[in-house]
Amino acid sequence: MLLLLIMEGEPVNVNEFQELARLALPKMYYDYYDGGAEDQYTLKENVESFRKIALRPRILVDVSRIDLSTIILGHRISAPIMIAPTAFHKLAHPQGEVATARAAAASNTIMVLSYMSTCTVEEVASSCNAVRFFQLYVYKRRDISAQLVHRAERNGYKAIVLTVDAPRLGRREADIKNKMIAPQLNNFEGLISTKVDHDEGSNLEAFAKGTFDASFCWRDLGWLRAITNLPILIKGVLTREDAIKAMEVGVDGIIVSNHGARQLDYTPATICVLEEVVHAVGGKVPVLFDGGVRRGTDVFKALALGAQAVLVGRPVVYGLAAKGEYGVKRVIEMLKDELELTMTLSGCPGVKDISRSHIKTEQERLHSML
Ligand SMILES: Cc1cc2nc3c(=O)[nH]c(=O)nc-3n(C[C@H](O)[C@H](O)[C@H](O)COP(=O)(O)O)c2cc1C
Ligand SMILES: CCCCCCC(=O)C(=O)O
Repeated sequence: MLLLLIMEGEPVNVNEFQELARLALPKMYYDYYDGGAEDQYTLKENVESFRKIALRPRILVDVSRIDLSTIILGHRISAPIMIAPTAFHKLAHPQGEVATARAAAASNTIMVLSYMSTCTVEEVASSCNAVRFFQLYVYKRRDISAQLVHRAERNGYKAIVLTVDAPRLGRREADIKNKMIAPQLNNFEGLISTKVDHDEGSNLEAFAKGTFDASFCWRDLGWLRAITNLPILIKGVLTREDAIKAMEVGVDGIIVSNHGARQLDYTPATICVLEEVVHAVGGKVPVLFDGGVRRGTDVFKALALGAQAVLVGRPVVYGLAAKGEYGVKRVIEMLKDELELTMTLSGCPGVKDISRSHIKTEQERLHSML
């Protein structure tokens, strides 16, 4: 297979980075990045559901200039494609999140740094001038989470992304078989250790069970609001009911996400619930989206369904594992190039021109056959 890839040259789409990453990484780490929860039904659906949405291109529009740029929470970025928070980048590449952040800066996009990063908040901040958001898990030790929020704010992170779909870690069976262990998380040095007293199954799951605050609920958003002046986005919304609640507690943005299908299996593909959430939010705050984005056409479809931007998880990690900073840059570039072509061929010179009428969902296709 390696020979085949060398003969075939550089990857031509982001999916091809996955095989390169598989070859580059120890099995335990590749499985951790790749895996979803339980039967991995939702993992497949996240990707497959995009394929069932058809494009409805418009013709004879002046597409001699295409502008991919957009503004997210006041920050202009080169395209509506951001980097999702993913843990443990040093397991993929020795430079870890610093390499990813530099690629984000070079691509002029936003990186969301995971709470579970292997480089510190400060290292990432000082390595480049990318616009950075900070993703937060709330620990039972609230003081530790508060410290991290303060460090992010002091170091120029522009928003807090509160992940709300992980009161416990999902059941990832490859990690259980591999007895996956968390690396040292330098952000928590002297505060908490990732070593857990547990020699069965996934140590990640045991660590999260002992550390994450499963009691955190809507009323606790007030705690977060009280300790930071940064905008707060909530990541992990899948229903209109929760979108409405999020509006009520006054979040500044919503990320439609099922955590890359790593938490609760048999949740719907995120692209299938995006529009429900967008309608509930009614334009009051930005709605971002992640899950299964592998093509520029996927970005286009998510935008047509009302997302302001998408975030990309696994392809970024695969790019990092395969080729470091350059690999991450290529992943973002490839998606941007494909989006530009999709917009050109669909008659959309700017992201604001992408509308609901540029796509047809499977449901609409079936309905029109009746
Ligand atoms: C290896 C890996 C680690 C992740 N770590 C985090 C994390 O630390 N915090 C978080 O909020 N989401 C995390 N996620 C979820 C991503 O932010 C994102 O929701 C998901 O990857 C999007 O799906 P995609 O991988 O199909 O693009 C992780 C996902 C993966 C694949
Ligand atoms: C060490 C505790 C769990 C890390 C969780 C990272 C994550 O969100 C993931 O999906 O994996």
